[in-house]
Amino acid sequence: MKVKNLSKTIRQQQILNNISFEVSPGTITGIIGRNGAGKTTLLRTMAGILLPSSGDVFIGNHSILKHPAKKQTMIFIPDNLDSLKTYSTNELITLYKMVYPGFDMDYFNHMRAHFSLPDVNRISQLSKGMKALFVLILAFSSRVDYLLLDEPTDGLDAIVKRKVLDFLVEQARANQVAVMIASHRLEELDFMVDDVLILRNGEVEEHFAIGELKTRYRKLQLAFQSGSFPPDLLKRVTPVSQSGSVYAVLISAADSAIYNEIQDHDPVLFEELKLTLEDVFLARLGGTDDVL
Ligand SMILES: Nc1ncnc2c1ncn2[C@@H]1O[C@H](COP(=O)(O)OP(=O)(O)OP(=O)(O)O)[C@@H](O)[C@H]1O
Repeated sequence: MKVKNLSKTIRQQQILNNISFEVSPGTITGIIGRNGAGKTTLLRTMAGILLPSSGDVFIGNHSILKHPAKKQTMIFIPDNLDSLKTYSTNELITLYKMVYPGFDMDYFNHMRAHFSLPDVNRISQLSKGMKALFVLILAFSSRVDYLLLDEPTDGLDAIVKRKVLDFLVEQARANQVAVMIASHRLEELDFMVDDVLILRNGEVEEHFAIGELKTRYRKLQLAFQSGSFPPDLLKRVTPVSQSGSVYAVLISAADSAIYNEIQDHDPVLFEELKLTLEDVFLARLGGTDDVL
């Protein structure tokens, strides 16, 4: 799937601005950004629920604007499943079978039994966690190529959350489904995504493979005799946290000079820490004012 120069204006407000990126089969892309950055609007526009103001989404070489049938290759699952509550489970299954001709009923029954989902009459009788699993199973049963998920683990307990995420990762890989997940739960994305798209004010701030992270940044935990951070170094690091006189900062992995200069200041604590997606989020979107 190729998203090309996608922009969306709603009531004279530019929500998305010239967004372009690609996703490959079987990969999971995390879409992250601060509240209001445009994550949901991007997913809804990609899914063809909202019309773009300009730009387009291509499945292979086919524009979804010119070939609306291509929308059948994707499913968007919103963060709030309340809209399903009036359906009976059978109505929903019938609906999915109608919309997605490749719907695999055997797979659906197998997964429903595997997760011991109760055979209830109405969707509203399922708990939040069961509902989340139910719609994911429906989505994978539909044999679509793209799954667009908005905050899929909102409100789930830790055990159900793990079940949902493990299922998602396993099935995306096994069925070569490209998954895009908008989420604020960076610690969850950290272990499951292949790519990360950072949105800032409706624009792509960065798009990178998670494996590249370590080649870009290093995270250091530091404390100095003076108790404060040497001002001459401050401009060259990106602070991510401070607790008393202990600082965590990111440095560019390419900048070996700063690594040596920090050591020249004789820090009383100098430790390299594991870099997380949250660190990169804070570094790219937090601004230094938030920390130091
Ligand atoms: N229907 C709408 N009418 C007017 N403004 C809208 C509409 N939908 C979204 N917006 C605005 O677009 C911007 C992006 O909203 P969106 O929900 O896409 O962001 P988000 O990144 O998903 O946010 P969050 O993380 O809080 O869910 C916000 O400023 C929001 O107020």
